[in-house]
Amino acid sequence: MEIRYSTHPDHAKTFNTEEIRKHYLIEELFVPGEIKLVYSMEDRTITGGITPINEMISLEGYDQIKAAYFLERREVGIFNVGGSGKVIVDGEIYEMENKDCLYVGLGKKELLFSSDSNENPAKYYLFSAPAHKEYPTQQVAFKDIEGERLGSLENANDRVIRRMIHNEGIQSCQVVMGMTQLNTGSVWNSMPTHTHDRRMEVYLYIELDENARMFHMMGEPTETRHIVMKNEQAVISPPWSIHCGTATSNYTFIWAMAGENKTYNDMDQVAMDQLR
Ligand SMILES: O=C(O)C(=O)C[C@H](O)C(=O)CO
Ligand SMILES: [Zn+2]
Repeated sequence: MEIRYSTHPDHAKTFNTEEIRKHYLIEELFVPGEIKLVYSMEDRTITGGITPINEMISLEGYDQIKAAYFLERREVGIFNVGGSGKVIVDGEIYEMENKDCLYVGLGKKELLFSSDSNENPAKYYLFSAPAHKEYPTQQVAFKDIEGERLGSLENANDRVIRRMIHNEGIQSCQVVMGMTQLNTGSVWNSMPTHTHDRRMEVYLYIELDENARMFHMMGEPTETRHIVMKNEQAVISPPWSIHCGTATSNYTFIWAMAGENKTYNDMDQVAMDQLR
């Protein structure tokens, strides 16, 4: 498990391109047959990818979290961004189609991940945070969430947001997760932009063409920087940072938050004339 430390906004202002990428960008999450995990000191979250090939992969405890099993003191939200597969939670089988979401709470001991085919393997995206209470394991199929239309084609941000793990959906201690899909011709996400000092956030960009690139914006509103990203890469946003972006084609992204509270709408909007 890779460790990323928290960064102070004054320090972040001094980062060159390589440094900003090293601290915030998660370049590779889905490696066939492997588990990739990144522990961030921002709200002690773990962002990861599991891509089972040939055999099941078991998610276990790690020395870095001094846990006998992964969910000993944590909860996890899981999205499948690949082909169909199965997640087995303490013997209970959950069929996971593309974009389906599963929440597994504190205390579950055995977590097994499999793909239905090696040609089109499942790709499980994980986001985990410390938990103080056990909430039931719950699954939601992508097709069963209607979504809410945001933005407009005129502003190149016509998109549909689906909230899966949140106050009015799957219950959790800290984790809030959902998926936003940009419609054809729209490229801007999360604009006007915002911060939420109470929660960190991670964006995983998916369904971006191979040769397309995402220009993800971050930093304090008056000190913005960008990171150029490819498909299936994730980016850590510290609580003080804006997080929004534009790409050279449309795409989908999974947003995941953890921190002080789970109130989705309590974000602090940034006025356009504040941005620098
Ligand atoms: O399209 C959007 O706007 C988003 O999906 C915004 C994220 O959900 C977010 O940043 C929540 O804080
Ligand atoms: Zn946000």
